[in-house]
Amino acid sequence: MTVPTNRFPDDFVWGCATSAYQIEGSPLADGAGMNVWHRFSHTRGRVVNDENGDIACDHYRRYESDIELMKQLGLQAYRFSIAWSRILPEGTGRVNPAGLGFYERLVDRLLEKGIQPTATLFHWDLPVALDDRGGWLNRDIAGWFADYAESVFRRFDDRIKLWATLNEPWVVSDNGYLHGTAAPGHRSLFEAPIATHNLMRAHGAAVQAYRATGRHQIGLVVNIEPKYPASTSSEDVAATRRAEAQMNRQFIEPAMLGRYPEELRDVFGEAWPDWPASDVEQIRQPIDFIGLNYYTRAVVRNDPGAWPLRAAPVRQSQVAHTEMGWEVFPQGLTDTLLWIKDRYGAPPIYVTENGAAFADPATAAGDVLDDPRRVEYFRTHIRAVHDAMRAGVDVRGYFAWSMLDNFEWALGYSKRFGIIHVDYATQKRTPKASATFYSGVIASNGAVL
Ligand SMILES: N#[N+]C[C@@H]1[C@@H](O)[C@H](O)[C@@H](O)[C@@H]2O[C@H]12
Repeated sequence: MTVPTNRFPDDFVWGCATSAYQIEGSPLADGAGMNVWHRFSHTRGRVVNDENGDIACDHYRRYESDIELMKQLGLQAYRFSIAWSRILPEGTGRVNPAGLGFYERLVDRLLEKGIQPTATLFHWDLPVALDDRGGWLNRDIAGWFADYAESVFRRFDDRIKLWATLNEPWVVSDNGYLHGTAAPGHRSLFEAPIATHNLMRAHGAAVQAYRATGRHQIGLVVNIEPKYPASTSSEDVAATRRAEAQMNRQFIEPAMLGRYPEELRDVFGEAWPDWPASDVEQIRQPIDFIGLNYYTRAVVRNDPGAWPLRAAPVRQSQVAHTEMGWEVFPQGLTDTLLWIKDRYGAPPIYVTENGAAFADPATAAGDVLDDPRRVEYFRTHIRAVHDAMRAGVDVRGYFAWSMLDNFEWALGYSKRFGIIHVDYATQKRTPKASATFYSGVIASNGAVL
């Protein structure tokens, strides 16, 4: 009997992912400007238990020991984000040397330990100074973002070889401007499309800036949640297309094809402008890869009362779900990787985030009971990546979300995604069983699956 080999290509990259505001702490240290998530989380009622990122995982001060843990895990790469307001406290203009200095120390330490640094320029933590000037609603932000990008490209492109402009712009537009559940906390049908468009214009401007000075690779990280109709009824199928366009194609489509999905006018109505063709052409800058963040799928039904999509998820009973209430559905990762390949011209893809939240209580003895479902989540989803690769998808790497338990945005510290447990009272790190499992996957290049 031939054992199906799960081995990945020799140059396949295994890593973990985090983001600045979720793990660093010290958000205002050493001259950093305030970011919108600091202001949002310090606004009562916005975050579970009114928690915030003032300390988080204290990574700003503990990065050296955290990198030691990465080394012990055998990580080959580490995906982090750069906090815009550490580099440019006012968002534009004056550069903060101490902010650059922190990332310099982080990058150099990673390289010393043989771990590839891969950086995301924007992971939701917009400088407040720019939010106060309109933020993603101000067309000037494309230039502001390009200037910020240039300042870090110049400093780090000799050591960082994989860049991403934006992380999950859908979350910023949908949660931050449409529904108000994320910073900056707006709830407007008219603002969300403007934020979408300026996010993508900023992406295009940063890619153009990179092409002028950069020597390596730059891409866009999108969250894609494949949508499956709850029935074959025309209403459910139409609702599924609306939901799929609004989450899964609103950002990748202009970036890769130079057009917005036509369903967005059906979703936003008169709130969806006729964007100038020149804008969309500027957004469509050739990129070197797509970063895919995958967690789950959605089964969708028509729901006329669900604003503004007129679509609602249908919970799949009798199957496993994570602490987020997300169905465990590894087939959706294979389907999504094949969908990107077939629809967008087979671009190189990195799975830039994949992981699961489970409770993982610490015992009185100080052990951590890693829910065995997290190991199974990683096992089945990494196999799903391999299935897609066997079907011809050009996947270059996989980054587990997340290296550490961390600040889960509006859910505060109530959800644990880490393969390393963090005791927030003591900042003690404890590798979970899933860390041991993932370390074995890396060491065997997937053969242990
Ligand atoms: N929720 N959830 C977990 C995870 C979030 O913590 C990341 O910051 C996002 O990039 C993406 O939403 C995924």
